[in-house]
Amino acid sequence: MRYAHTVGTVREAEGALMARLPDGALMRRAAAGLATVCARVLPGVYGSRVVLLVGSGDNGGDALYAGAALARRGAGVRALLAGSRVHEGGLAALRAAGGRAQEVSGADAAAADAAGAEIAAADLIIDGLVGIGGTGGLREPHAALADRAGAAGATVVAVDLPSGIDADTGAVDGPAVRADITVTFGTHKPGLFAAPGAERAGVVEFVDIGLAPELPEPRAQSPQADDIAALLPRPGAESDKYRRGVLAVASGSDRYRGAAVLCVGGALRGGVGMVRYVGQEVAAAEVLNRWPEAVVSVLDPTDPAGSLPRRVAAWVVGPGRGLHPAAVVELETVLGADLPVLLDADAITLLAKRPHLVSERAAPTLLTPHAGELARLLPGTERADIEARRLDHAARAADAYGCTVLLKGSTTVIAEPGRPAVVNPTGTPLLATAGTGDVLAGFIGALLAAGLPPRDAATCGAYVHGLAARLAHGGAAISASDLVDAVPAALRAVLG
Ligand SMILES: NC(=O)C1=CN([C@@H]2O[C@H](COP(=O)(O)OP(=O)(O)OC[C@H]3O[C@@H](n4cnc5c(N)ncnc54)[C@H](O)[C@@H]3O)[C@@H](O)[C@H]2O)[C@@H](O)CC1
Ligand SMILES: Nc1ncnc2c1ncn2[C@@H]1O[C@H](COP(=O)(O)OP(=O)(O)O)[C@@H](O)[C@H]1O
Ligand SMILES: [K+]
Repeated sequence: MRYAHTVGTVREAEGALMARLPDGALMRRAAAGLATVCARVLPGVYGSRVVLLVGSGDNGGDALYAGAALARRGAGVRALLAGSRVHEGGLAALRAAGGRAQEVSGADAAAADAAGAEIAAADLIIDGLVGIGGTGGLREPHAALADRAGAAGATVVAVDLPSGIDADTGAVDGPAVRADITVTFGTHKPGLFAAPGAERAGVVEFVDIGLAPELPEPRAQSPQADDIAALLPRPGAESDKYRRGVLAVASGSDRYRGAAVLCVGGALRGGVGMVRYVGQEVAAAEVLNRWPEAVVSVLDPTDPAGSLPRRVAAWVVGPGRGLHPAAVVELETVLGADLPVLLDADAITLLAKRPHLVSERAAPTLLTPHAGELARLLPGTERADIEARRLDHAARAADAYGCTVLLKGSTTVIAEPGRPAVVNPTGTPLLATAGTGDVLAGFIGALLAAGLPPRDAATCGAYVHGLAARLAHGGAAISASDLVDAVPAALRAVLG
């Protein structure tokens, strides 16, 4: 598991640790780890050209000390000083090691040109403009340096986080560095997990500076394959189809038959004991045709509540289901039962007008909106705000509805009241194709039916779903049906 803490908690933990250590010890640890990663990235340290982008805070200090270490090993190191101040100890160390420094002022065109030439000729650029002390997008002259670094051919290594991204949220509110590698210290930062910040971080390397004993509960966590393997249910010798869990699926309609077929497919690949599909006549026939192992029943339009399957362990409701009055009755009936329920797509749209159906519910509920659907659940919030600050808005919805929320999109985030957010690391834009959300709903539903709590079911579901998309065609485009077929390979990859 990777853990991430907010700026406030990192500062408190660093304060407590620094009080027990000699002056400058933490920065020395951080800079040593940074220099090690940089040395690994360079084909050879000796004779390489390294440019440091240095701001006025300790982030710049880290870059200067790491630059000094590289200079001692024979790199030609040039520091571009962007701030009004500079970390004096770091600058002295760089100079003592044979590195050079020059000031970059926004108003001085000649200095800017000279800096640009250094950046263009670099093999490696170390971004020490701002770290956790940053606020908003980069200001000048930092922004121009970030821009030039992006245009250069060199590998860009960000110190702690790419300058200009918001450490706590991942928001990018203006110019920011785009890194190939980010070397982060002590703990990850939430902004390194969630888009759009995460997209600018590249590969994230962690340097242990001994902070762990001082850190409280994380703000966010990002599961790795072993965490998922530990959570996934596995059938035992005594398993039978009822003990493995019976999932009821109310998805699709005669108009949207694909949502029925894909959602049931996702469920069947999730290792469910039995899927009981219920829906309109043509959709039901289509499900049976594609998935003969599903137990199918046809909805009675005059008695939608009475025709729902009984003796099931969990429900998935909503994908392609419609917004008509019978769908409302169905939703109310399902939520009235004391069973775990996953609500997706149309069920979320219906819920937005009837929030009490979930907020007053005691049994486990999982909502799986995309950003547009989450905006419906949080009146007054725009879709763009949600996409800019996914962690915050998923957490807000979880608190408002008193349930688990999986927010889909560029980064999938799972929030539950009082628990650290889970950020899925396997997502891929290959998933941005119609019907993949239906597969996800079915797959997670299977895990709910097997008895996993919603947060764990959602965590495993998002992880396996993203991995399946990557594995389906080795990175080439996929359809939602391909995704269903690739789930076993993803499960094999996780379970080993
Ligand atoms: N506190 C500690 O114990 C440790 C801190 N470390 C480093 O220290 C960093 C934090 O250092 P600081 O607190 O000095 O803060 P930073 O170095 O992150 O940034 C502060 C400076 O950046 C300027 N700034 C903020 N936003 C800006 C923007 N948008 N555009 C241009 N300039 C901007 C501020 O005016 C301020 O001068 C960490 O990210 C990490 O790299 C590491 O050395 C490990 C130990
Ligand atoms: N840019 C993206 N990067 C990663 N995953 C994405 C992206 N866009 C969409 N997805 C994923 O694709 C799936 C789409 O689901 P959804 O929006 O419900 O579509 P549909 O209703 O067509 O199935 C979700 O799992 C979502 O997280
Ligand atoms: K940085």
